[in-house]
Amino acid sequence: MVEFIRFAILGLGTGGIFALLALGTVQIHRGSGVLNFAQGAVGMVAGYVFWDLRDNRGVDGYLAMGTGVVAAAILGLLIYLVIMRPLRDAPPLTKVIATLGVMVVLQSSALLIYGSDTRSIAPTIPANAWNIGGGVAIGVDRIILFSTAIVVAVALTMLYRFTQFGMATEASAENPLATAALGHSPDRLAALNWVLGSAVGGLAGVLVVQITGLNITLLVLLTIPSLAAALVGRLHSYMLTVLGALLIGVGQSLVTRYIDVSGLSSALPFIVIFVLVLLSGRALPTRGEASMGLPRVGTGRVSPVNIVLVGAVALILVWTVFSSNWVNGMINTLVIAFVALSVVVVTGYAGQVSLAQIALAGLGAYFTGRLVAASDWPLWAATLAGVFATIPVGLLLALPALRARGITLAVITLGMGLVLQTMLFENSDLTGGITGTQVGNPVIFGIDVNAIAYPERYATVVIVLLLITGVGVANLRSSRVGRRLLAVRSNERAAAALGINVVEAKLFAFGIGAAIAALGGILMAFRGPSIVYSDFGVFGSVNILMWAVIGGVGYILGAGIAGTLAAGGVGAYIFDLLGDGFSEYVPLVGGIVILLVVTRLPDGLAQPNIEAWDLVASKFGRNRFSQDLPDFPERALDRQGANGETSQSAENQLTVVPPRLLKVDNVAVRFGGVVALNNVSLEVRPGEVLGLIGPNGAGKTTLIDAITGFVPNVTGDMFLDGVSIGLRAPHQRARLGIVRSWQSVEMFTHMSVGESLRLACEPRDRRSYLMSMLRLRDEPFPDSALEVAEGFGFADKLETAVDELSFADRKLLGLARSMASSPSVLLLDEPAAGLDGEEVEALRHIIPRLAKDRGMAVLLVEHDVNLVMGVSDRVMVLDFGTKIAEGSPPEVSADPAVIAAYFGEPEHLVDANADSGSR
Ligand SMILES: Nc1ncnc2c1ncn2[C@@H]1O[C@H](COP(=O)(O)OP(=O)(O)OP(=O)(O)O)[C@@H](O)[C@H]1O
Repeated sequence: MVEFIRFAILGLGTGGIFALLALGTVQIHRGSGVLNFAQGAVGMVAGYVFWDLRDNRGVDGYLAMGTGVVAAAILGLLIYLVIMRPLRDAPPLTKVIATLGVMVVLQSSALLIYGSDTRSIAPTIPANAWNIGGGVAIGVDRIILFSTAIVVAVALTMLYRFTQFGMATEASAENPLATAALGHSPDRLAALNWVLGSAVGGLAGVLVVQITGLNITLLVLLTIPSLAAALVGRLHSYMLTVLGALLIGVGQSLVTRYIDVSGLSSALPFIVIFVLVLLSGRALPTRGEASMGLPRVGTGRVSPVNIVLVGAVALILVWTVFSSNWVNGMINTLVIAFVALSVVVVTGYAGQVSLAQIALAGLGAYFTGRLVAASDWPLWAATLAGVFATIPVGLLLALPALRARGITLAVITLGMGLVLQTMLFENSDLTGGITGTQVGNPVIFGIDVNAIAYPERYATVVIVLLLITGVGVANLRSSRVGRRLLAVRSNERAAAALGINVVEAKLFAFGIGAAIAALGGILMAFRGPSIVYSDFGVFGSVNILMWAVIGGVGYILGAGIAGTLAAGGVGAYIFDLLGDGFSEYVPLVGGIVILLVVTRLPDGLAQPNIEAWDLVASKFGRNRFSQDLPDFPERALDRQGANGETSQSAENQLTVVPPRLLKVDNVAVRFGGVVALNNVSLEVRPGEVLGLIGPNGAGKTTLIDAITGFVPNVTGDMFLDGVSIGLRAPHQRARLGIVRSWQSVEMFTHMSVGESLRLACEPRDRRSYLMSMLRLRDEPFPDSALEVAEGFGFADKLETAVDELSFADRKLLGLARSMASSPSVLLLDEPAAGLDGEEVEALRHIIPRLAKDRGMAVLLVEHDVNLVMGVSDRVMVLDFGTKIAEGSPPEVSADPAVIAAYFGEPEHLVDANADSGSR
């Protein structure tokens, strides 16, 4: 028992360190929305300032500690002013990458100045043991750490609850514009929070170095468990953060003492977070939840000529131009490019930030290495087994991605990388003991390709495999599955509403990403006769994500650029040409470059290169993109045309949908105390338009959300042709033929108009996942996409990026998208909002035709009463979630309850009545 208490108390000290770092992280996040991965590095700087002042310049210990804290605060201010302020409106991924860049710059600068050795230093704070009775003694330094964390947490809680500054920060996080209008500068508030948060991190730094000594990597790595603690506090609550940190600290200490599993203590926080996220996360984001926002992606269309050209140049360089040293640099570049390709799939295409790709690479290397070294498997078989064995782990990693997104996922994957590092790669019992994993010389088709004796042979193997994989990834991008991934990355809700199974798409991306990373890892590992597991540590994953972002995380070429930047890669060799030893500066330069790139070229370096290449290619009359789009502008229906005189060709093509009856039976939805829907029942029949009107907040959108499966806790039931759909997921309901549009503009960014429409009506088959990396044939542009493109006047805009469309066009594209799949039941949520008179007129023509000519059952939610009364067969009215009227447009218009709740004065209805009467 004494032992137990002693270790638990020891853990409180460690927990105190995590807590202090985490408190600063939470504060910065609350004040500026940024999750600072550089918090440990800032603490490290404070620790070094303290040590340098005290031990090298004779400054008093406590004064030196104070100065360390001030230095951290100033550093925080600089980070904010120079890097984070310009990135204020950047997507969260960019901010994450920027703080990782800061971490790398601080870490590599410190390593260049002080080296990597641990320096133990005499403590300034009292370090004597204090006997608390029962034979238990605890270090006073631990008590100081623990109590400092509590005091800081209480102080921060009070600061945010009771001071002008704290309340203004909270308000600013909710609504920066309103806060600015009240005279508080959101900019100044964010800067102050960075100063304070960094000072708290600095405090952690000056205290912790007195216990652990000065070790740069160790101090930087403290960020990881502290981020886990911050997640326990949901990046908001100081007290929960401290509690989380203390539990993690105590848990780690006890695990170290009582459970003899190597690395388990460092893995503990992430196992806990992993489980927490699985239990508490949400499968789909809620209404209005911001999406991650990611850099641009390429089209995935690569010309075979270019592939042959790149391969030929690489082989000529390797076999005739490069010395073996440079060939080695080339190999290093290419293997990292390989792993970076997996980042392109997972982060670039699917939008899931994974900081564990190098760890997965290491896992592939581990499996294959052990099979070769311990079981004498032939290399090809071991490689296949290694790749396939890594896929389930990639899928495991995808589990949190199914419930969490954005920065939470970044932290979890980083933690998973750490788990693999500490529990597997650093555990010599598992990696082959003292001798490690001896894989000997790789032999392929009877040819010895070992990279030491025959670097050009090994390079050839890597070039061939990389080209094949690169083409596969490009095919994936331009395939049906690629479009699904892009849809999921930019808007999970809208993707699910089109019948895309978001879970399946994410699992696929992580699975394929794991396979590619594993193959890359195997190629990394077999460069030498013995596997170097230190290549697969967490910093490797951080670096590779950074390099991929610098290169362009949405582009195949971006992966190539990433490889060039890698330590030991061609970039380092070019650097060495500048002078001996210059390559040492590569990590530092890489960190600085990432900061420049994220602030100036957020889509990475690949994109301007591709544009330049296209320009050159077009000068020679070559169009890189072979279009598989239809050639039909002359048949296009322009907007005026939609107003009545439809072109004959478009009329003739209208596809009639299978008729289905939607029945909603006593549906109720509550949000806390708000009753958004109160036992509403309705029927929408094939071939009719049911208008749904009601004041703001009446529950109209909630009804559409409930029918399409986007709100939890719905009571009552819904039936499609008599079959209950109440328990089905949103994508399943969409596949049954219930499709919705959105009140707001919910686009799939970085797609063209043609791709968006094509995506909407493609089959959601699973077989496509298997075939996605093989381009067997170009699929023709689907007829139903063609039909809506013509109907909405997008025929000549199919190549236009959706991001370049006007607001009205985006809104219309959203409508076109929902119609493209020819749903049996179409739920339109305020389609006319934001459209001009002419466009509304077009809708007045299109909506009844969907019902009458195509047989859809249409539910139309709209505030434009004239439109509703003009196109609806029946109208239903909601007020405070309750149905107050239902009937023909004239009946509803004359209903006194409706007039009282919604219309106000009856004269507002003169037009509507006239309109509906004339139909
Ligand atoms: N996710 C949510 N959490 C809490 N309350 C919600 C949520 N979604 C909707 N509500 C509440 O439910 C009620 C119905 O909202 P809903 O958006 O469905 O109304 P609406 O009729 O579509 O309004 P509008 O015409 O303004 O779009 C409102 O009081 C709204 O504040």
